[in-house]
Amino acid sequence: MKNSEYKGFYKLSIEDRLKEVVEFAGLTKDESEALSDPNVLTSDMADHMVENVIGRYSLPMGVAVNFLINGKDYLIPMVTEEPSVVAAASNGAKIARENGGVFASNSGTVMISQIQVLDIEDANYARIKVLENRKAISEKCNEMDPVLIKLGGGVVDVEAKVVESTIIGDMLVVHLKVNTLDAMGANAVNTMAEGISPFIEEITGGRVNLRILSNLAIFRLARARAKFSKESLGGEHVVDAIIDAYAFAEADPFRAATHNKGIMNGISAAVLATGNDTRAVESGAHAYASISGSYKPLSTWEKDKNGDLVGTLELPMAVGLVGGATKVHPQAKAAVRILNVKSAGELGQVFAALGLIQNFAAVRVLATEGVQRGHMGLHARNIAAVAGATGDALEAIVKRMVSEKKVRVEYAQELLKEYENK
Ligand SMILES: CC(C)(COP(=O)([O-])OP(=O)([O-])OC[C@H]1O[C@@H](n2cnc3c(N)ncnc32)[C@H](O)[C@@H]1OP(=O)([O-])[O-])[C@@H](O)C(=O)NCCC(=O)NCCSC(=O)C[C@@](C)(O)CC(=O)[O-]
Ligand SMILES: NC(=O)C1=CN([C@@H]2O[C@H](COP(=O)(O)OP(=O)(O)OC[C@H]3O[C@@H](n4cnc5c(N)ncnc54)[C@H](O)[C@@H]3O)[C@@H](O)[C@H]2O)C=CC1
Repeated sequence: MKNSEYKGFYKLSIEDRLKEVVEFAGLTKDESEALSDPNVLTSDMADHMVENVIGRYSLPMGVAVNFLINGKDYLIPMVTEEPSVVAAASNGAKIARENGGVFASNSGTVMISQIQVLDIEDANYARIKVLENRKAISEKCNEMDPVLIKLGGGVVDVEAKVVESTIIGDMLVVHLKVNTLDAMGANAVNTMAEGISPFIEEITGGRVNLRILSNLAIFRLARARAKFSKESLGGEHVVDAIIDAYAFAEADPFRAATHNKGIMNGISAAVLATGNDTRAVESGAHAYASISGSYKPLSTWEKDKNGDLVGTLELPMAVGLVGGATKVHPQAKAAVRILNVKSAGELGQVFAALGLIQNFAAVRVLATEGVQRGHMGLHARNIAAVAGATGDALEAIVKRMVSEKKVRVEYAQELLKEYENK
């Protein structure tokens, strides 16, 4: 049985950490080499991925340890520029683990593609005609993606709505609801929306303008929940402090934005590590946070009848295991292998679990000692490196800056001079 629980993983050398991950995930030599070689994405590959390529850009890949999700152990690869995010996730997962870990689920893998129809006088009448042709529209769309259909996906429904009184008047909007299975699905549903548009024009007598997926993927929600005993948090006062913090986010969009940023610290890093589209997930998350009409936290925090803390997270999760960069980028492929997920749904569940834990870790610290000790302690390494310190000098300078609570580049430079003149 694999176990993702580690004590002092961070104290190992980079090589030894990689060795542990290779063993945990049963990676091949090629996969292991891909993870440690920043040049594994060749210029040629890069040139095929995006346009006007002039080089390749590296970021650190860390791995969050200790995750137990639905009773299964996971190591979660995370690509981020921000110190303390991976440490916080590992720390939060360690505490969650003592309480049975995280439980995650998802609502399906259905994406929405929108077709905007203009120049219709009788939009309500046209809407009913579209719905009348639901079967024909579905069949024609499905013919456009035989691979998806063969695998069991395709159009599951067609909806239509009249969007009234826009700045150009009423418009008809058709929604194709497509099960894209293990694909994120943007290309798949956009192809359908473009292909079906002449038929929509024929039915409605209108003029189709936009044909594009919606990132507000409400039929592709990922959900997570976890319980933390008051003892594991250091007492009921900590539970209360976390709930007080949540109440602040619930009531104030300025705080909710930062609360949700903390959730996305984890999710975006793991989405990026797997070669998925970070903007698709982020736009979905923030739109979902605003779905009630005002911007809200994506998670909830409550106290149960025993005085323990219970948390939930729910957000759209348009991520895939095929398509986009997921099957092209060698490190993204290795990251998916580390996760050992069998479906896009499971991948989304892991991301939701990570988001919940990331939020928990940040808010727990914010509501108790404050974020600066942990975060700035790790950020100090960055600052010392920017000042030009390496090796023993870096370690000594980090220690001084943290103990004196003066984590600044000019102070690191001063300490470096002092160290060199010793
Ligand atoms: C930073 C910690 C974890 C220290 O926390 P600590 O209590 O000093 O850590 P510890 O030494 O007791 O270690 C506990 C566990 O944390 C992990 N851990 C501990 N240190 C490391 C490390 N160097 N590298 C990797 N993992 C580390 C590791 O799993 C370790 O277990 P062990 O292996 O010892 O059994 C804690 O202070 C923390 O969780 N802080 C939260 C930091 C955070 O959220 N950072 C995100 C950036 S700030 C932000 O953008 C978001 C925010 C905060 O604004 C969101 C919001 O407002 O809601
Ligand atoms: N607004 C947005 O978020 C937009 C995003 N994109 C980009 O679209 C890309 C993702 O599009 P996709 O349609 O996912 O990629 P894709 O078109 O490369 O792959 C999807 C296709 O793979 C095939 N397939 C094979 N095995 C499958 C399986 N097990 N499950 C499902 N399909 C399978 C199907 O034919 C399916 O249509 C990303 O790069 C994203 O950045 C593009 C336009 C807009």
